Amino acid sequence: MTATQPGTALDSASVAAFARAQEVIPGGVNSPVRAFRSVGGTPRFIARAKGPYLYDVDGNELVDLICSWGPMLLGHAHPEVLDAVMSAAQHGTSYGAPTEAEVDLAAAIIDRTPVEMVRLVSSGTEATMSVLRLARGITGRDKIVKFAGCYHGHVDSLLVSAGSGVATLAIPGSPGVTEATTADTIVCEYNDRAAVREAFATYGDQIACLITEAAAGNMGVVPPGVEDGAGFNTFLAEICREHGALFISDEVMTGFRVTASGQFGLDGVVPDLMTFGKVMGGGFPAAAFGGRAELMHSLAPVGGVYQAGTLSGNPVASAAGATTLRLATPEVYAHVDRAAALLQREVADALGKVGVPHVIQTVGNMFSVFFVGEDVEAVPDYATASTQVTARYAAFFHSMLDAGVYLPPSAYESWFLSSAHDDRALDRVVSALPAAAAAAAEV
Ligand SMILES: Cc1ncc(COP(=O)(O)O)c(C=O)c1O
Ligand SMILES: N[C@H](C=O)CCC(=O)O
Repeated sequence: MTATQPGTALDSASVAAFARAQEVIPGGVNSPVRAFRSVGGTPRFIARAKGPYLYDVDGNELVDLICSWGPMLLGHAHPEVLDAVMSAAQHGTSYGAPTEAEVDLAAAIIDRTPVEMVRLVSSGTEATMSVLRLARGITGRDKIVKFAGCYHGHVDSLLVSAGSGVATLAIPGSPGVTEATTADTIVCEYNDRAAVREAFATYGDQIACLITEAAAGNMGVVPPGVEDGAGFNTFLAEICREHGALFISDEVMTGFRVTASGQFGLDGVVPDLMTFGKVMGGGFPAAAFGGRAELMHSLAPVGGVYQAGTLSGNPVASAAGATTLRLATPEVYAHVDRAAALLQREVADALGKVGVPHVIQTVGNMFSVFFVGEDVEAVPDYATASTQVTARYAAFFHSMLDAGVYLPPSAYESWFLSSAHDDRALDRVVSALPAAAAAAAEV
């Protein structure tokens, strides 16, 4: 089937695929954010992808501004990543025994971040779930602190007031998560230092750890704020240290994306423990958690905190991840940063011309557009992010999709770009903006 562009149509193939999917997969999707529930309509089923483009099963070419929710920093089907994957797969796809490939990936992560050791796992959820167990095992304490609107995967104790799909679908709390599981979770508003001080003043000697997104990206993009010259992450690291709790920075989304060393590359705050995922898997299921060797040695088989995985450190995923990190040069980040800055300017211009109130926030090359009220100048937390007029985002989203641009189907997610987003792809996005802004203005 030949690719059509610009201007795409939702034809029979995606509709038929979605109908079939809904018969065998709940909601027709394997992750709720893919389902278009908050923007309405039928999700496009994707047949293939190359560079900055997705091609749906109807043959439409779509400029991809999700990049698989972050991982595809180099664009889709990068030839060198594909070569590494093919060559690894030819030697077998999983052994359940140690490989040099996983050591290469672990070393590449350690080279770029402040961690001394990592354990590889298969998803960001596994990484955050495991790191909580490790923190509790090390400190002998039960309570954890997290922030409203931050998402750390679907770990039971972290689903409270979570961002991403939980925010998108306005799910207050998931059935199946017991009260006992969440009884030890303390939730504060992001960037609210007074709330964090109060949590530690009340429960300080019971708090095992505080986990935060290194910069929030799952309630839309909300950077850690600066007060009196001190960044929010610096404040969090200090208060954890004062109370003997471990500071965990979740860099699953920001890691190796916003800079070569993630948010750490922007603010230099050294956490006790970190989690990684997305870019480090090069589009395959791979993630990691890490920290100082002295802490990581509490994990089995050295220490007593048990953690395991049949496919952990999978050789194909490790090859894809290590190759992606090797190819993520300063030029790659410079290109993605430039493209992100250009799109932010163009979006602001298009919305400004038709008088649609909005706030655009960015961390490195991640950004998102909040359709908030005129009186809102910045979005520091989830309470403010929740004031978005999501119907306006839906109108904007569908107009862009009709013009062949695939944005996140949720007002609570970041937009992502890659080094493959060239002038042709960016021009397509820019030329779609006036109509999308006009559609938003009509809501
Ligand atoms: C910051 C953050 N942590 C953890 C996760 C969980 O990762 P995964 O979806 O791979 O389980 C995600 C994304 O889903 C994320 O954005
Ligand atoms: N915001 C989520 C991760 O970062 C989106 C991915 C998903 O849950 O499918």
